Amino acid sequence: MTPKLSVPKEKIKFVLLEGIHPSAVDTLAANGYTQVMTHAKALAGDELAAAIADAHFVGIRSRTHLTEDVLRGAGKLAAIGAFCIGTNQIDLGAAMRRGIPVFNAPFSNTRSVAELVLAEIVMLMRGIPHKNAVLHRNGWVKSAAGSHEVRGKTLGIVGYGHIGTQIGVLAEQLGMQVVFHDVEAKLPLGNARQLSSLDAVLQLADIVTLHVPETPQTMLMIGEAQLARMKRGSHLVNASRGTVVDIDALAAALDAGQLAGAAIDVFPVEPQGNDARFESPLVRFDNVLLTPHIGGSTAEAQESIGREVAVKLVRYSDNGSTVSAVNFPEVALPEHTGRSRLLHIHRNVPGVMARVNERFSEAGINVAGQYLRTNEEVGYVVIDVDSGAGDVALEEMCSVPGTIRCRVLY
Ligand SMILES: NC(=O)C1=CN([C@@H]2O[C@H](COP(=O)(O)OP(=O)(O)OC[C@H]3O[C@@H](n4cnc5c(N)ncnc54)[C@H](O)[C@@H]3O)[C@@H](O)[C@H]2O)C=CC1
Ligand SMILES: O=C(O)CCC(=O)C(=O)O
Repeated sequence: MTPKLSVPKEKIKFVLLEGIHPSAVDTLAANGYTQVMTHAKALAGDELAAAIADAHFVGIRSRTHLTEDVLRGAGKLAAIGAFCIGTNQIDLGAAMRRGIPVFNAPFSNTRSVAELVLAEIVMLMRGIPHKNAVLHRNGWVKSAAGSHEVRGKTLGIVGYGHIGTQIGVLAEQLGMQVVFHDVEAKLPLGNARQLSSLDAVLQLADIVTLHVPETPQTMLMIGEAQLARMKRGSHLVNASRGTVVDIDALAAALDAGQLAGAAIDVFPVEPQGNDARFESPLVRFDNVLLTPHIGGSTAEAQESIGREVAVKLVRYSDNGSTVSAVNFPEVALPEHTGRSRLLHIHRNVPGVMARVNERFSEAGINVAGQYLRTNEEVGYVVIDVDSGAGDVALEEMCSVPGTIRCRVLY
């Protein structure tokens, strides 16, 4: 049966996992959404399925995996909020085909990641992780060996997007030369230079920092061969996704002295919460700065992300707007005061819109406004009708073959 999601506001259930900032709950409450369940940790398996079984909106960060199977069990789900930048933890295609838009916060934690990486660059170039570890064991290593100013050194940025460009600008303020690799042609900021290949960046840089999304193309993009191409004694920073680096190859490169150090914030497998145990082949290296995926974890970023993504969910729920959805046709909408608004998500096959309009015409429903956007697989149409006609129009619209999901906003 086609799910209809015409639920009174006070019954709409939000489930927020992974300790999403309270600014999200406050924003939802300020907009009349008070059914908000919060969990401090990521959930998986049966716990996740039970938590979201009757949720209309789910909010996660990077560690909750919303696979096709998980989505299948959440039949009432209208939209997903990724309270972070990365959306690789969500099966975006499966969500789209089920009529579920996904919203994220594409730049609220950008600066936090950039600041951390900049600090790590300085720490690595001075050999601080190793010195710090020795002193914690009552040792003393006052030495300039292997310790360098960053001024005049070359920083290689892989993935010159929001975070990569911010780091490039900040690094130049410290006197670094910036080179980068990106699959797209990018406007270089300051004196940065785009090189012709990943290898060219690896060969030239004193320190390489990774800022690509997790995709099939970036999976293990830094492995044994790439590490071997880096300058002997150079450093690697990874605050992108754990799957981008072959962690065993990195451990081997550190053992061999090919790399002088690394700063790693993200791991192929990360603990579900703060009470779980962290395991990694990197824990034995004093010269590796390990952080628990906190690149974006600052008070400023989390507060801002909480508000930003909650506002997007509220806007979709109240008004139907899908502006900035990462997996869905984007429709920007005016207010619908005095009208009922129907939201119809359908498979993008010929004839669906013709049938919707036919049904409305046969039922004598006057259409006051219609907004349609499609992508290759789904169509999203928003139709405003006279306020008395909402329920009849919903019945007509939901029974059109090809309908994935429909809803009325009164
Ligand atoms: N450690 C943490 O807490 C955080 C980690 N992240 C991670 O950082 C990633 C990057 O974030 P943004 O800079 O905001 O993303 P962005 O989308 O602005 O930039 C990514 C860049 O990578 C490029 N790219 C994609 N595939 C590539 C490939 N195969 N080779 C080279 N370049 C490629 C893109 O063209 C783009 O310019 C996110 O996807 C997320 O996984 C983001 C925020 C916090
Ligand atoms: O804060 C988080 O949980 C994840 C941050 C992150 O990796 C992202 O924004 O993509």
